[in-house]
Amino acid sequence: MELKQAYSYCERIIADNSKSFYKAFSLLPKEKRKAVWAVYAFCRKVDDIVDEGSHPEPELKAFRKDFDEFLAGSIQWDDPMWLALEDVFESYDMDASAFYGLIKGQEMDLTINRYRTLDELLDYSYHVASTVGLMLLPILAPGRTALLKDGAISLGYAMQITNILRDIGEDLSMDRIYLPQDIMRKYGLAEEALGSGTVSESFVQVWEELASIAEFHYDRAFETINDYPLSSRVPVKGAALVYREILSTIRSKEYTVFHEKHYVTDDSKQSILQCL
Ligand SMILES: CC(C)=CCC/C(C)=C/CC/C(C)=C/COP(=O)(O)OP(=O)(O)O
Repeated sequence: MELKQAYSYCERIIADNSKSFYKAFSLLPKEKRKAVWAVYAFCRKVDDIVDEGSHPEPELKAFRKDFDEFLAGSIQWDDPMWLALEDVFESYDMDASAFYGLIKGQEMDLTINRYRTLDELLDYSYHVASTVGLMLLPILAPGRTALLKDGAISLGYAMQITNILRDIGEDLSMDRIYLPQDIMRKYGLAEEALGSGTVSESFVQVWEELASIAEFHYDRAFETINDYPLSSRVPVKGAALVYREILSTIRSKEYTVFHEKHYVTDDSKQSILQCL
């Protein structure tokens, strides 16, 4: 298979799975855009093993082994994603530990379905989302990764918390509660009450407390935006603003996250990206 086809395969994966990220990162120069598609395809595969795999534990173990072999240059790949990723690793100073971190995060998701404290939730968010920022940094800002690391970690926290606040109902149906128990206790929200799917005052208080933590981390990430090379600033800021907009969309829908999944409309995405 040709490299060009391998990248097109990765492009399909991001285009089919995340319209927001596809749109925002399409503003990057061609070479960087393609590299982001390959990293996204890697992340999607790990995520799908956990969400859709019939035997997620052994499948995740096998995937980690594939990645070991990929790094050693000995993988017998049957998935074009590896070909594109090989080109990315040859072109950029990629951080393999971030890729292993994401695999660890998905392993955590298989064993943990409740979070006692905010710190536990942030640790999980680091592994499943901040690592993605750390994978992308060498592509988005070569040579500036040390300077941008904390902002990228914050953006991962912010996006993951946003994702959690959007998917509360879907997660509950899989017996997963990511809202930290200490914050639920602070506002008197019992697990049974959450499970009843009622948008109560205490539910809104818990939701807003987590939203303000996400907003704090979006702001920290925005503070670093001028340290990115010019060509990456608009795409990174655009991705962050579009994702943050999910919070406003949910507020405008009166926090009805139990039976619906709220998306930012194409028009809003367009107007956010146009203003940048
Ligand atoms: C420096 C930098 C760019 C940092 C950002 C890192 C980043 C993109 C993290 C991903 C976070 C996240 C919750 C993704 C959901 O993806 P999904 O495909 O499930 O999304 P969706 O279903 O919400 O569209």
